[in-house]
Amino acid sequence: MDTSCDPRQTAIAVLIENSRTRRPLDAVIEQFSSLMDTLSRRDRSLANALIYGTLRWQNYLDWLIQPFSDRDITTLKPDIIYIMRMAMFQVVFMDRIPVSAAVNTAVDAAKRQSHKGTAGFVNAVLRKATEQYNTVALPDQEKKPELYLSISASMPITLVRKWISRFGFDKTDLLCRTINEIPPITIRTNTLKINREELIYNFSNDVEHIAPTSFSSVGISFTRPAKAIHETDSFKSGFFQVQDEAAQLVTEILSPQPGERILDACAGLGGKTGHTAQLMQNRGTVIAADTDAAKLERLAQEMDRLGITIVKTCNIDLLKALPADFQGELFDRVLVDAPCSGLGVLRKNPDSKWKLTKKDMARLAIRQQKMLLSAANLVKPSGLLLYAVCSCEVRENEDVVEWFLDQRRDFRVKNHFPTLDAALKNKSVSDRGFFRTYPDNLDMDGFFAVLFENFS
Ligand SMILES: C[S@@+](CC[C@H](N)C(=O)[O-])C[C@H]1O[C@@H](n2cnc3c(N)ncnc32)[C@H](O)[C@@H]1O
Repeated sequence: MDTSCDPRQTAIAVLIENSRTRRPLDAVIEQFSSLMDTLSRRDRSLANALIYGTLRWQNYLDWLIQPFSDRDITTLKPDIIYIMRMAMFQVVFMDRIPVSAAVNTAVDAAKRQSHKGTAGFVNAVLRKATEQYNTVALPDQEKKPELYLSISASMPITLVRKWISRFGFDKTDLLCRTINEIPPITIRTNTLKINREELIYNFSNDVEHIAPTSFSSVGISFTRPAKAIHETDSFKSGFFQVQDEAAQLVTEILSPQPGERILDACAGLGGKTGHTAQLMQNRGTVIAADTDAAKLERLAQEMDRLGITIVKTCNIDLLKALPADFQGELFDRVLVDAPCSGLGVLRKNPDSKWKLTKKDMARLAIRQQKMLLSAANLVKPSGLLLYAVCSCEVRENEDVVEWFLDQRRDFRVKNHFPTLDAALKNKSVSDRGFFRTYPDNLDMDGFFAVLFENFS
């Protein structure tokens, strides 16, 4: 598809590719980064708004389109259904876009993707749907509360069902609606180079709604940056990393100390690695490990940008025999920021809710248990092990913890959070010492973390 310099065509191309792959949305957008970079700032933000909005509101959009189609629209080819959803999203949610522009772009895209007949079908359905969608009633909230929320808040019904039985209708309603809001951008000040006040001052003319985060002492949030943040001087100078407040709090709970030997066992691109080294004042050793060698290469460049010198990368698979240098000295603290469903970060990755299957959840939970067990072997006597996931699902939280405690009787939960603000502790730490955040009550990502102590 020729998408050159057209934000709508670019958005459609991303949505179509996203529907074909199980990779997360941010990876798909990165695949299209050279195309995105050809767009003006305004067009790039339009393309992003279309991609994220269409994926956030997918169920609701389908509900509005379906009455005007004689075919079950979910059986259409993914490229056609995404073309239609995106047109509908523009009409329902973006008042600056004329209906004719939204429909014409969709029909043109359908012509390019498919044959003439399909474009005719898209044209006929969208013309009626965009004119009459206001007449489509939502499911009855009293009689069918699960279906009502699944449509009105655009969530898979299986998730809504699970959350209503766990939290009740009102919290589920609020949670779903918060998840559909566009989150602010949150960054973490690199205190090795600058303090938070100075960094806020650096940004203040180029962003909107800038404020220090409520609970992390080094976080800053803002909206609508004047340019892509990786193009700012502050970014190039290594003054911050982009990181949600909840993720910042996880490293604060680990509380790494200067001079220690720390393992970040699932380091990824190094969000928590950078924070760990920062809290250690760049003194001691951090081993940043991951199965993905390409991520570790980027992590090493990221540490250079931040001026961090104590991080060594190591390409390992926690589920296999570890290399010889892991057999020697054990670690003071080990962080397992395990791969998970990502259901706590749906504000940023709305596609995950549509991609995740029951089988995935079961597979992930087993992997999390095994990774935690393997990491426990690397913790010194009296050392600490932190398990974290960006998901608040019991299957990936309590169930993993209970299983682990049963396997390793020499570990116990350390229910002690000296680094956390008292008000936050009240809202986020359970009696058993489980830390959990939700977007609806704290305006941050959903995260779960437990600190274990090796008392052997
Ligand atoms: C949630 S992400 C980590 C995010 C990172 N800690 C951060 O703060 O930016 C989980 C990471 O675990 C890695 N991973 C998956 N399976 C692994 C395994 N068996 N051993 C080590 N790392 C693994 C993935 O490549 C991924 O980068």
